[in-house]
Amino acid sequence: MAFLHFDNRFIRELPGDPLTLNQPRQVTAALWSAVTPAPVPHPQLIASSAEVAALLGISLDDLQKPEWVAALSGNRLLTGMSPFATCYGGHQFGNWAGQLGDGRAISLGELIHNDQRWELQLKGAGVTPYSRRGDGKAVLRSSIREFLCSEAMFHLGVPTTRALSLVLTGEQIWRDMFYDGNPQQEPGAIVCRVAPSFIRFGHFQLPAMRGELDLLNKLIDFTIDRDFPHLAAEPAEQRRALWFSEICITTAKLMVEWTRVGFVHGVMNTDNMSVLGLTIDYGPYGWVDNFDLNWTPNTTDAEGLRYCFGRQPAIARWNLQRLAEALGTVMTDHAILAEGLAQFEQVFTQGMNTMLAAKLGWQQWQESDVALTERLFTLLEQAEVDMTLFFRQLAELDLNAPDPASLRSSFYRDDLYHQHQPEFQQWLSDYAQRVLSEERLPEDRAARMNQVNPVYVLRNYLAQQVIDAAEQGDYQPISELLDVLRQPYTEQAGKEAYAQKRPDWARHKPGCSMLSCSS
Ligand SMILES: Nc1ncnc2c1ncn2[C@@H]1O[C@H](COP(=O)(O)OP(=O)(O)OP(=O)(O)O)[C@@H](O)[C@H]1O
Ligand SMILES: [Mg+2]
Repeated sequence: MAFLHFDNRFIRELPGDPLTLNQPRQVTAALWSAVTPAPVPHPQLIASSAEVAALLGISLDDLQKPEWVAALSGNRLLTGMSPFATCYGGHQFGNWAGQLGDGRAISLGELIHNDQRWELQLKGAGVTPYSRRGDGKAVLRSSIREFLCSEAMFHLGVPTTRALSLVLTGEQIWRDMFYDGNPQQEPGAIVCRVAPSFIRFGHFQLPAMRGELDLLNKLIDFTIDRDFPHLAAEPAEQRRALWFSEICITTAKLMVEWTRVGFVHGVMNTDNMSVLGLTIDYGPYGWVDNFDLNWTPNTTDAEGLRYCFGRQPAIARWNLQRLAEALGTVMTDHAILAEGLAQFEQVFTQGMNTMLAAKLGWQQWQESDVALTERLFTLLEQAEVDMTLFFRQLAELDLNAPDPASLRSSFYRDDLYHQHQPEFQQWLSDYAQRVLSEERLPEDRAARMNQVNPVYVLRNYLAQQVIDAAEQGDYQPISELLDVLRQPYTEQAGKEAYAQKRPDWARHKPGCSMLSCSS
């Protein structure tokens, strides 16, 4: 097995919890607690990501060896690993929730490979002082979803935490999937997540709320030093301002990217917001099938729609505001924080325009495009059109004879197709005119559009089919699906089944359109 170089800065440089008592409690004046992952009876590696293993300098052969499988399931520590759970708080559904923390995430350490730092974190490896009433575990269905979506997002080009491995623990755990008093036993599993940093907005919020300002200052300096090393050269008085601006900018870019691919996170609480602008915590997320800005996959949010597709950017901004308030307890020049927030607006608006122009095959965004795209969104929503299929088919539109019939297979309902056909005809004509006004060759347009409009996304029902197979003991479909998702922008021969709109049976099926936080 290759030598592993761990350099565990988080626990070396930041104050830790003096108690070792591993039971749910408030942890104050500390940012982490040393913990030991719970042993599991029969660890079995059922999927892994070759790309992430390569990032870490681990061969796939090594990963399958008993030492690594044991490490990825929490059964043993490899040399240099020093497990810990971190302390953070957060606003959940708009309300301050106090201490949350890594209730079922245990970091193993920070691995250095090719001068890059990668934290390895097990999700579902047992209780920590932050587990509150939970068991610290994760079930197979939610772990498959986390594993696949992390890697799918990466291949789509969306900033995200990664997933190295998916291990079945051999344990059965109780879950009440729909909170309806019908708990069932489900197979337990653990994903090993990988990211340069797992620091969240909530890590700063908690010490700020508690008035632990010394701790907050330490965390800010540490985060800048470790995770934003390019800011080291900046004059000390500007460093924090630039840092906050950067968080606002990367978060704005992330929102543009989620919109581009039709991803709905589902639980954008401040504890699920990465300071690096990565997508983090793949819980009750979902992918938009029929375009609908009001859609949320999360049943817990079905009434309030706080975290629905169209509201994500506004929520990101709201979350940044909460972060600014926390930082404002020690960064007393509040104008600087306001400037950062203003950057969010600017970068988001500009990013959306550029992204939409690219999706629609336009070279430049024009003021008049606002009305044209808004008309499109309304139509897609009213006529229930599949977002992913629509943009791929639009790339093939005959600009000299635009015809809604050429897009027909992206519609879910015949009646709505017929009802909206005249408006689509009009919109497509206006669109064609708009494209032709740029004098760009149609072939070039299609190729460019296809670089930003995926063919394959992790449709909710595709993930559910793989889960159903895995729960029957067949794990091969996980890797098969991941293989297709590795090249999401390229049509792959024989893989048509992965590029279909949601079948009727999946419209209201649990797991396919309705997801709870139970995981
Ligand atoms: N089964 C569980 N046992 C213990 N704590 C849990 C469990 N499920 C969730 N939590 C904790 O509840 C809080 C909110 O949960 P949330 O669903 O956002 O996170 P998560 O899915 O567990 O993990 P993460 O954000 O690390 O991906 C977090 O503090 C989390 O650690
Ligand atoms: Mg979370």
